[in-house]
Amino acid sequence: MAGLNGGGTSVIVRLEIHKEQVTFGKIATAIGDAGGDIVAVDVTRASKTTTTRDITVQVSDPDHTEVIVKVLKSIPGVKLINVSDQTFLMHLGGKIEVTPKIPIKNRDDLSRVYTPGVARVCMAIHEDSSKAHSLTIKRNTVAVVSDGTAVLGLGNIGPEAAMPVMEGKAMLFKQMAGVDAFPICLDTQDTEEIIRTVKAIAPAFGGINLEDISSPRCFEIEERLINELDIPVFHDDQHGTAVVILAGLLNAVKVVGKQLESCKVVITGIGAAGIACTKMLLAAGVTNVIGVDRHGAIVRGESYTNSMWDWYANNTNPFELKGTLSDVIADADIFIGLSGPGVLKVEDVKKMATDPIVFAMANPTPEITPEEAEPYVRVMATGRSDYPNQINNVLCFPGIFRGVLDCRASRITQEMKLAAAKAIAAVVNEDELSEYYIIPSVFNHAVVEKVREAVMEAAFESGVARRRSQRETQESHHE
Ligand SMILES: NC(=O)C1=CN([C@@H]2O[C@H](COP(=O)(O)OP(=O)(O)OC[C@H]3O[C@@H](n4cnc5c(N)ncnc54)[C@H](O)[C@@H]3O)[C@@H](O)[C@H]2O)C=CC1
Ligand SMILES: CC(=O)C(=O)O
Ligand SMILES: [Mg+2]
Repeated sequence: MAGLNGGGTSVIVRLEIHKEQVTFGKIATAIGDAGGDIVAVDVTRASKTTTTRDITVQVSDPDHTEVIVKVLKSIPGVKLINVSDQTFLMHLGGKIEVTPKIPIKNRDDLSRVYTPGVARVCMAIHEDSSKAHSLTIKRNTVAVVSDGTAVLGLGNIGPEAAMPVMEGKAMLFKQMAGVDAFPICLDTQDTEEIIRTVKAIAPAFGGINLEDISSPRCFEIEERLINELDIPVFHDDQHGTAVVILAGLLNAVKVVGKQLESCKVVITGIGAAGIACTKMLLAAGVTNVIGVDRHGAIVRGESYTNSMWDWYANNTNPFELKGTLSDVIADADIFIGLSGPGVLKVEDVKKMATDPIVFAMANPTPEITPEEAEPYVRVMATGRSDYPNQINNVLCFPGIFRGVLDCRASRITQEMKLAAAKAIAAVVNEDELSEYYIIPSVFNHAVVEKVREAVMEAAFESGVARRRSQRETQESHHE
């Protein structure tokens, strides 16, 4: 299993070396003494007094890189120009681009894709705006909108810093489900301005994926947009996460031989994901859910500044447990972490009921590491790609949006989310189920197709679908 920093990797350090002050041999020795393994050296520039070299060094983790950088900076005659590891290199210039579907080879093509030919298409849409679905990118595009306020578990890091996550989601949308997604990071944290802006850009899109917008603002933003737009709006940290958690739990309880409805569930982090996950569990018939945030368990009778917590207090914690996570976790069958690093202690896990299920989902660092928890838990899951049982909303959002785009759903109902959860869980056969395999791999191609089918079926039953399927839409694209 990889460590928390993600296994061995290589970094490229670009150094300007003053020939009269230091030799390359001395630098190589310093890197070696710091535990780095030089695997390649390129001279990228040379002058009479200096050479610039890119040195590729095998390191064990990002902390190890820091050690080597410190050593290099301390050598007289060495100027550190840049450090890039494989992760940073994959981000150079961004991760996605726009590619035309048809080439413009001559003036004839030009006059069709652009003016004057395009004008007829514009007027067709002007006369019947529903034609935007068949004659523009709208039918296959999703806006991934963030304000950068709750990026992974990193907090309010701003719109520019949120972009790599949103670009990553756009890649996943395309690779997993063929959906063209655009990362849109807004330089405002004002609820009304976000709503106004998303509504203003909506004409180009068939769906809106809200992402990493902190609670409680995310609830009003989503609700208003759902009601004011005629395309599906889905805050993935709420519902995508809840769908995948439910899928994982449906299978985890089979492994431990318990009934989900009768389990005691403790959730930490009663924000966007924690509240949606709770609602999903209540909809699935679970009654004993206890939510814990920074101040302790949320309980009836307390007054909260967060209006969602008033709702939470009145709809959860039936035995009115008070106190810290350590106080309320005794005899819990299931722990779900949607808060931050290191919140759950080994001592807390030891207090849980027999065969505990622990989903420590905070990214990038979970509430407890599998290494710490595993001796005491029966089923362990995290949100990360480098451990078994990855409970991550990437198992949901590509398929759910593929489904709603294909049946042109106006919204995503609770029935559609439940159907998606059951579809994900069902990808793992009964005879494949085990402690280490409660949820299909993100790379299992069956997931998107199964979720798409289930979501479309539920969309028709919920009365929100406006097309039988994308294929039929394609066949009748002049409608
Ligand atoms: N694995 C997955 O697919 C997903 C994981 N997450 C993770 O869940 C976490 C929360 O995300 P959101 O709900 O979007 O953020 P949010 O900002 O809406 O909510 C976070 C909540 O956790 C609480 N919290 C933070 N530290 C805490 C602590 N030490 N003890 C108790 N409560 C604490 C905050 O007060 C807040 O109420 C993040 O770490 C995120 O990476 C979120 C979505 C999907
Ligand atoms: C996975 C995800 O959406 C998050 O951690 O915020
Ligand atoms: Mg997120």
